[in-house]
Amino acid sequence: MTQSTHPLTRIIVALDFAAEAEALALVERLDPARCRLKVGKELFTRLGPAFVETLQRRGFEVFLDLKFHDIPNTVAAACAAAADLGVWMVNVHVTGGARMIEAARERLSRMPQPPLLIGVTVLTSLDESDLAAIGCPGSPRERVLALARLGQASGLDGIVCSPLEAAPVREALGRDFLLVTPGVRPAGAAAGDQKRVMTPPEAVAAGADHLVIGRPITQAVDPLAAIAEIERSLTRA
Ligand SMILES: O=c1ccn([C@@H]2O[C@H](COP(=O)(O)O)[C@@H](O)[C@H]2O)c(=O)[nH]1
Repeated sequence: MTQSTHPLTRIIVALDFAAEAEALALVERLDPARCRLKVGKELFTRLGPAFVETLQRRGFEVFLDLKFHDIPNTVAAACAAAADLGVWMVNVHVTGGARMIEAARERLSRMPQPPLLIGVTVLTSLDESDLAAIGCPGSPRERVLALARLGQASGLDGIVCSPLEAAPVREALGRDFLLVTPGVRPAGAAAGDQKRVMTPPEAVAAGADHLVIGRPITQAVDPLAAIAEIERSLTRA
C-alpha cells in the first residue's frame, strides 16, 4: 500500500447524527472528491446498511466504524458482511487479539473487493488514569505502540490512534501502515470527551494519513466553512 493521500482528501467526516435527515442535510453539501464519510454506531443502529448504500450511491467512500470486538468467527463474519456492503474501510478492536484479527484478515482475503481493515488501539477519550482504572497500567503511547505491533503482525492495514501517537508508531512500523486519527481539533475547538488531541496540521505533521473529524464540523454553525478552514490549515502546513 502506498501513502499518497492528498492533504485535501485526508478528512473523514464522522456522521454522528440522531436522524437520517440531519445527516443527509450535511452530506448533500459535501463533495466526495474532498472527503470520506464515517458511519458509526449511532447512525448504523438507527438506519442500518441502507444508509451506507445511500452514501455510496452519492459517490462517497464509507468508513464503517463499528469497532468489531468478539470471538474470531463472529468478527470474521461481520467483516465479510461489511465487505459485501462495499465499504472502503472497516475496523475491529485490536484488543480482540491476534486470532480474531487473523480470522478477519483471512476471511477478507477471500472477498473480491475487501475493505481496508484497521484496528482501534486505545480510544482517544482515554488518558493514562483511565487506562489504569481499567487495569492497564502505562502510558497510552506505550500501549498504542504494543497494540500497533500486534495488529501489524496479525494482518491489519493500519490502526486507529490519537495523533499524539502517530509519530512513534510511524517510526516503529513504517510508511505503509495506515494511521487513522480521531481526536482532531482545530485550534480553539472544544475537546468535548476527547482527551488525546492535536490540530489537523499537527496530526498530519506527526504522520496521520486520515483525520476523523466529527463535532468540529457537524456542530459548526457553518459546517462547510469549518471544512474549508480545516483544508486551508492543511494546505498551509
Ligand atoms: O479512539 C477513537 C475511535 C473512534 N472515534 C470516533 O471518531 C469520531 C470523533 O468524533 P469527534 O466529534 O470529532 O470527537 C466519533 O465518531 C468517535 O466514535 C474516536 O473519537 N476515538
